[in-house]
Amino acid sequence: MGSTLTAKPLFAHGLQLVSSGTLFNENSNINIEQILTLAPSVHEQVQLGLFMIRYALLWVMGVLSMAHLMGWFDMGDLKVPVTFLGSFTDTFLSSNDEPATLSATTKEELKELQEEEKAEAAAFQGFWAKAKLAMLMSYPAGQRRLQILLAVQVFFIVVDRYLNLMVPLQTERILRSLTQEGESSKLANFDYGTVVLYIFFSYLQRYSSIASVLQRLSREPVEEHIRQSITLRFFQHVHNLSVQDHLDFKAGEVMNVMERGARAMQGVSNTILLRLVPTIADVVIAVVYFWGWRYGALVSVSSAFYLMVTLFTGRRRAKFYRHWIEIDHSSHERAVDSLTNYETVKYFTAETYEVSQYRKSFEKWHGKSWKMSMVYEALDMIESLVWTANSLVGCLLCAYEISLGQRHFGSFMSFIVYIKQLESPVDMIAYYVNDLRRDFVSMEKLLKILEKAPTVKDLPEAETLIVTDGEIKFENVSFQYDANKKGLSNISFTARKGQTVAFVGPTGSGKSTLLRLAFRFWDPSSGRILIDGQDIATKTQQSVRQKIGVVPQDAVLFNDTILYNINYGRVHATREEVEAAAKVAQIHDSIMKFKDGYDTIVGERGSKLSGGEKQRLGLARTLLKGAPICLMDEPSSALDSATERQMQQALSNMSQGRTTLVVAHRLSTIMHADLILCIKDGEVVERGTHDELVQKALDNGGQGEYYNMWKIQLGQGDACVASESSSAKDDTSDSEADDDE
Ligand SMILES: Nc1ncnc2c1ncn2[C@@H]1O[C@H](COP(=O)(O)OP(=O)(O)OP(=O)(O)O)[C@@H](O)[C@H]1O
Repeated sequence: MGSTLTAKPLFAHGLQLVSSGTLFNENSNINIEQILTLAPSVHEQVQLGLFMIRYALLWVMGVLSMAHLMGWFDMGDLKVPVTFLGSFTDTFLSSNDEPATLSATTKEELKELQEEEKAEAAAFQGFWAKAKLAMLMSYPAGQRRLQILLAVQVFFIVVDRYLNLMVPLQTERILRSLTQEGESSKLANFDYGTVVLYIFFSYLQRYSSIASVLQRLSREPVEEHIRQSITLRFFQHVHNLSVQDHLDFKAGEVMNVMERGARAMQGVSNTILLRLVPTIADVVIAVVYFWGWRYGALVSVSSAFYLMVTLFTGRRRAKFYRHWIEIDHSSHERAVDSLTNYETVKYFTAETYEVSQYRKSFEKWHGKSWKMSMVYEALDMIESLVWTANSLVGCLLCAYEISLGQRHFGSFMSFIVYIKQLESPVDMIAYYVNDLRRDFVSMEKLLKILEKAPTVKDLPEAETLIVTDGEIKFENVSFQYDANKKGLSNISFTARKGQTVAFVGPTGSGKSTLLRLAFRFWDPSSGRILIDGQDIATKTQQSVRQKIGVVPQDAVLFNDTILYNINYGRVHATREEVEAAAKVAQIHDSIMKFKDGYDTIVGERGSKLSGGEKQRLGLARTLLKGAPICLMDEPSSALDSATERQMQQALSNMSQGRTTLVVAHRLSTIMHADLILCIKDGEVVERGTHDELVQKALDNGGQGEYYNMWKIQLGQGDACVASESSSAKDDTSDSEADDDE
């Protein structure tokens, strides 16, 4: 039958159908007999001419776009303007030549961008190791149900390959059946089963077929598991890192790495298992089973070429996209910055200015966005051009072989159906390989943090700290945050059971650092910190921290209810215990005045509460913890005298029966401490009780660090607070200070 064919009509119709897109439409009604008998009409010849012109023009445009994107038109300083891509690519692609006027932030962003690009370029290094790791981390070990679902997915992947093979073959079978020898207007034995099977297979291939739905349903829990298990592992790891590690992170970085990393890990295993492997299998099937070496080679070579082109354009696309996102972000940040600084805006009545600035950033964004669409369109055009050329060559080859009588014409249909089927996965592979590159970069960032060991580590043989009396002893403790900065040197003191030791001194002298060392946020570079005779560096961090309550300078609260925030001190505490702690912290009455009482939401970091309320809430939280040792970094913010008195009462309630180390900003609050250490430049310059230090200075002609601070604070009006609290306990010290004035 094939020997009766002539190449010419089929060739013309093939081109026509290719050009109109009908050829690639599975459901189109192509009348093969008609194709075989008709000679090309004038109309068809005109169409063919138009088709040739259209594709010739497309090629020229494609080559021009490609040339521009690759920078072939760059001739030193002379840039040949290329119509629609001109200013956009000039702005972005020459971003390496940093103009001197770039701001520090922009330079930093550019540096980050370059580093990111380098990381992306190296993303495929160690491909197998990374892929294996992603697979291993994604495997639902020990979870039978998920393992079964994974097996179901593999089964569906095999079924998909079978369907991809059967649909084109079935098309060919129908054609063979339709064109069998028989009466001219009737077919002797037409096999209707072939049509039913074709429709059935086609149905199974559909997105909403039962097979596809089952496949997706089985995939969902596995994907969820991958994301959740990786996120949880990362979350736990980050919480186990030390304070220094947290300080080293940039704001928002951890969340970003966690979210993207978990998605990337899932993406890698999905891409490899569900996309890459199946599509390669499809190509291999085409080579081995379908048409022999000539078509196999054609499919392989054209797929590989197409892949290369889309990978190249994909990289460019990603680069443009990143730049565009940056502009988008800066516009977004501008808006957020403006809205969150609403108070400052109002102070300077700058509402109109803010709107105009935002409008400008918007206009910039719109301009870039449009140019970006142009670049995307150009890249899409290049891709579709390459694929169309591939299909054209394939169709011509197939038609030629049919014309020579080497093939049944039905194979023309099976060829185009298979090519059509392959187009989408091969197209997607290019995207997925690009995604894979990005995913590997995100995955690496996640792994880098996961590999990070905490700065402060527990010794392998570390034991639990057992507190009996709560005595704290610093023995020649020295510490530096970094080599270039003077830190603490040779600090020694003892806070016996129930005593209060206070640290005073100029800002930045290292007072808070002492508390951080006692809490094991850092370990001393030399010397020891002992609690009840046990070196805390040899005990587990958790056990040390469980025995110590901390009242920080600025109590940071969760954006939840007051109840939740106090309860955080001991999550299993009862409501009565929470209220009791609030009473001791002198905050209960204030809470009861709120409309929602304990159920009042405190806002972001406690923004809906006043400074004094926040501090006392933080105190209540620590009181509830009930630790035998207390570290207080006393609030430095100015409070009115009533709140100040409440706060002092709360603090003294807090230290009752507890060994307390307190950093004092107001000397009036620590006048009755058992020991006061005056710290200057990381060293203890004076020590003693308030009376001893004042007396020593008076004996010394009024010279003394503590005495000087005391005098200054009295002059600033703390005298009232000081004398009030002092007179309650010690008339002598009060009169001394007064005398001095
Ligand atoms: N994480 C850190 N990394 C590096 N240096 C730090 C770090 N934390 C604090 N420092 C530095 O250590 C020094 C002592 O800080 P510290 O907070 O102990 O001072 P302070 O006496 O409590 O000050 P203030 O009274 O203002 O709270 C300061 O110079 C500070 O800049």
